[in-house]
Amino acid sequence: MSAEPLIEVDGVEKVFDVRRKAGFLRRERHEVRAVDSLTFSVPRGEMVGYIGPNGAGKSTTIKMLTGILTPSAGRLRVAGIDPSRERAGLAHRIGVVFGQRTTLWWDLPLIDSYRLMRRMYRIPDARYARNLERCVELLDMAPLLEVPVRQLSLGQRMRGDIAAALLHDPEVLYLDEPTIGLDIVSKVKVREFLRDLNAERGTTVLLTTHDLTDIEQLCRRVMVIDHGRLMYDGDLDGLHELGGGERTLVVDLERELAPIEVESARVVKVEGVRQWLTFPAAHSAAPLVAAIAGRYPLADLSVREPDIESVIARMYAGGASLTY
Ligand SMILES: Nc1ncnc2c1ncn2[C@@H]1O[C@H](COP(=O)(O)OP(=O)(O)OP(=O)(O)O)[C@@H](O)[C@H]1O
Repeated sequence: MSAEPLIEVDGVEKVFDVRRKAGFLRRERHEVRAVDSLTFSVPRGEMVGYIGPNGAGKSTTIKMLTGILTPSAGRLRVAGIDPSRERAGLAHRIGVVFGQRTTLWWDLPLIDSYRLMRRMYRIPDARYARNLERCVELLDMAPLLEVPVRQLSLGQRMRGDIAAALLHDPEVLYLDEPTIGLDIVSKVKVREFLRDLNAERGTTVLLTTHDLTDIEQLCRRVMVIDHGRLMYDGDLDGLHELGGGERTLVVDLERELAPIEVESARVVKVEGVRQWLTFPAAHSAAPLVAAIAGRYPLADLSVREPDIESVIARMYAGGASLTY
């Protein structure tokens, strides 16, 4: 993977001027700092998760990266292009999927939307045919092409939207909640497709989602934004540590015994021969297991990771600091 940054965000801010009712006739102006001192870069070929609570600034960031919004301050580049200055030029290099909205023509059969896009983006015939064939095959869309978009299920429509975003071979794909509302089978299909797209074609992906399984299954790197500021940029393991999570060691003893007493872990539950001990997520389980095995009749054990949802919830609540 090359280290060339495809997305560069340097000290970017977005301030909205909002007027609020402050009396019978009076309106008060105030500023909403939706994005604040945001700095990150994404190398070509990376698939990065971009997460944060509601109103954190995720959509505002994506809108600046597509050129829909102009930053109030700072510098943005996508494939070397300043998005708000060369929005039309950039459109040929990026693909965007908004899970909550469709870019497809509601009353037309799916294939007609694709034909219109081929014209809009001036996609050469061979490239269009190749990309369409690939999406139709990998996303199981053959039976859907003649169906009007309004008759498609949410999962079918989402697959249709993903294909639409890829017909012109974009270098970067922004995905905003691509699995929202989908059943588990559709989610698995969409995730598999995105993983292959990234691995085989090297498409750079910025993924915004509230479904943390998307992140766990697709992204090695995750960025967390809150109140417009980057709170974390790193791998998932680091996020677990930052969240101050605990792991759980589940121990089966050969017979029922009093709660195990061992340093650096504490028993939180006992059920028959089974005992649950929690210990800091950042610590290795090996010395703990050795200490228990040396003093107790151990029959079996397993280690459970904290689920990422609780890690993130703890992080949001604690206002963790920025790390790189
Ligand atoms: N056009 C606008 N005018 C005024 N305020 C806005 C505008 N767009 C966004 N905001 C405000 O900026 C902040 C960030 O919003 P944004 O939509 O980027 O958050 P988000 O992380 O995408 O949230 P969600 O997960 O709910 O979609 C919020 O306080 C929002 O109310």
